[in-house]
Amino acid sequence: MHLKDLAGILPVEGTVPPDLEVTGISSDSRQVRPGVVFFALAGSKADGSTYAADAAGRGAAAIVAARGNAISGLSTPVVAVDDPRLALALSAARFFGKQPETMVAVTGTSGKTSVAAFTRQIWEQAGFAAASIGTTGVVAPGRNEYGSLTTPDPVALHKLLKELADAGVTHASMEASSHGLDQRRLDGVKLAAGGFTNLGRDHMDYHPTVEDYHRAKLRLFDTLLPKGAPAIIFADDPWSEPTIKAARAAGLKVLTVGRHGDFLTLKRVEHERHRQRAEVEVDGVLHEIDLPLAGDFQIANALVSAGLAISTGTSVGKALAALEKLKGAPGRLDLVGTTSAGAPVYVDYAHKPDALENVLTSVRPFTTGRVVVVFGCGGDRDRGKRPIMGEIATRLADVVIVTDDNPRTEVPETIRAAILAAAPGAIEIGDRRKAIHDAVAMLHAGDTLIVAGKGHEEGQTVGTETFHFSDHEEVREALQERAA
Ligand SMILES: CC(=O)N[C@H]1[C@@H](OP(=O)(O)OP(=O)(O)OC[C@H]2O[C@@H](n3ccc(=O)[nH]c3=O)[C@H](O)[C@@H]2O)O[C@H](CO)[C@@H](O)[C@@H]1O[C@H](C)C(=O)N[C@@H](C)C(=O)N[C@H](CCC(=O)O)C(=O)O
Ligand SMILES: Nc1ncnc2c1ncn2[C@@H]1O[C@H](COP(=O)(O)OP(=O)(O)OP(=O)(O)O)[C@@H](O)[C@H]1O
Ligand SMILES: N[C@H](CCC[C@H](N)C(=O)O)C(=O)O
Ligand SMILES: [Mg+2]
Repeated sequence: MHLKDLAGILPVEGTVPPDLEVTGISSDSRQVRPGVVFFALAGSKADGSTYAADAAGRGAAAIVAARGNAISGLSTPVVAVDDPRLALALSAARFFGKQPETMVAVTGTSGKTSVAAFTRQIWEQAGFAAASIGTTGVVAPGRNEYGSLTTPDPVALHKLLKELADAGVTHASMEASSHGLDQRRLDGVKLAAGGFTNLGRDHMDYHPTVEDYHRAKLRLFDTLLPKGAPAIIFADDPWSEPTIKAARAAGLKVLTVGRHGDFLTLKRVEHERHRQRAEVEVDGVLHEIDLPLAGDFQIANALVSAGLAISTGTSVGKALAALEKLKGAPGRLDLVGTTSAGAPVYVDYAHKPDALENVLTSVRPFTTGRVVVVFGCGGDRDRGKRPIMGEIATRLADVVIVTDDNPRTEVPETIRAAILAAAPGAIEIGDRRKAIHDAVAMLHAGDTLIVAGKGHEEGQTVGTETFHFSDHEEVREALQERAA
């Protein structure tokens, strides 16, 4: 590719030779090789323009930086743009040049990973080669890889989308995190539809207010989706209304789902412990759906997923039939086993207040004994959520065990103390392994144990080191010990 092929994205006239050969693009100077265009981004820790000389020294073809940047004295051409992150996303899309034909993105505080996984499964059942991209990684035909970010950065994302398209994937669902939306990571993706699940407290270390957080989420609807594209919005959340309003104002085709939904209307639900039977009305016709998943919230996720699939061409019959075969995303109210007395043990990814509230509420109707919860809060993340989660656990569980969950560079005792301050009577066991083993050991018939916060994760980050740790493995081991 030549620099001129990025015309319309980068102002390449004048100072920059348009026939300059471009071999790649990067926002990390350490990855720059000869011919790579380096995008200098202002980040949360560093300002990329301070690495312009480093990139130039490694043979960068050109440097793209914010207008008014302080880069000077380099022989490498500097291209000034208004929004370097947007320029990076659009350039990455142009450079890699290919993506699955039908792509959808879902946003919301909770349920994104589940919706992305369910939408992929519906498409698979309908006979499409489909992929999902998000917190738990990339799943596609012949591919199942662990991921690190919920929404990958634009260069990694478009490289991946090209690989998927080259491998014959025609349909892909992806998670749109608020960081991803705010940082323009998805701006180069051609989206066919978007979904919204709910909004609660999250990432208050990054977004100054919940309104700012909501505004970041709204970018999916008011900026990224083309006019007329379907927006599938869960209708029963306190933030549904402003989201619907914004999507309508942006000229999208708003399709709501849920009890208050008019596209897929939830008429009735009967919960069982590990499954639920729902009645959903579509176009005046009632459909009975036997959803093989625990947790009230999974109905919401299933409806948003069905809405995304139907609005992008899957038939109503095929989409609803596929719901009966859904498998939960790994670590989302995931039944790992039961004690010999029949007490179930679930691993769940609830690491924010609303999610914890939902998961504890979901298991209560099937618990004749006690609800026991083991959880902690991550270090170097939103501190405000700690007492909130302590209060929720104390209100909704009978036994609360406060433990560590990725303390990172914070002092673990301090994190636990902040939770315990709002959790009178809670038991403190810092060592997560011991906390899980003790919790399993105390279960009687009729009890339910929820190990929350890590879900699919396979590590515990203490300081800057990550040790192998899996809630699934610990629960299995503890159940075996008890059975022995
Ligand atoms: C706070 C945040 O979102 N940071 C992300 C962001 O980094 P940043 O732009 O702030 O980077 P920075 O460290 O300040 O550096 C600025 C620039 O200098 C460059 N640099 C730096 C050093 C050097 O030697 N040379 C160089 O060029 C960096 O590559 C960067 O472009 O952009 C990077 C590239 O896309 C991301 O990897 C990085 O994610 C960090 C690792 C992270 O932890 N992000 C989390 C909070 C996140 O994004 N989470 C969301 C939501 C999770 C969920 O709720 O599901 C997600 O989508 O995963
Ligand atoms: N629709 C929902 N409403 C409320 N809580 C939910 C919903 N879906 C999932 N949860 C809870 O949130 C947890 C995370 O679910 P999921 O991974 O699907 O969401 P996410 O939006 O991808 O979260 P993250 O941003 O952490 O990756 C689940 O383990 C469950 O406790
Ligand atoms: N994407 C989230 C995941 C948090 C999971 C929890 N286990 C924690 O470490 O706080 C984050 O990095 O903030
Ligand atoms: Mg996720």
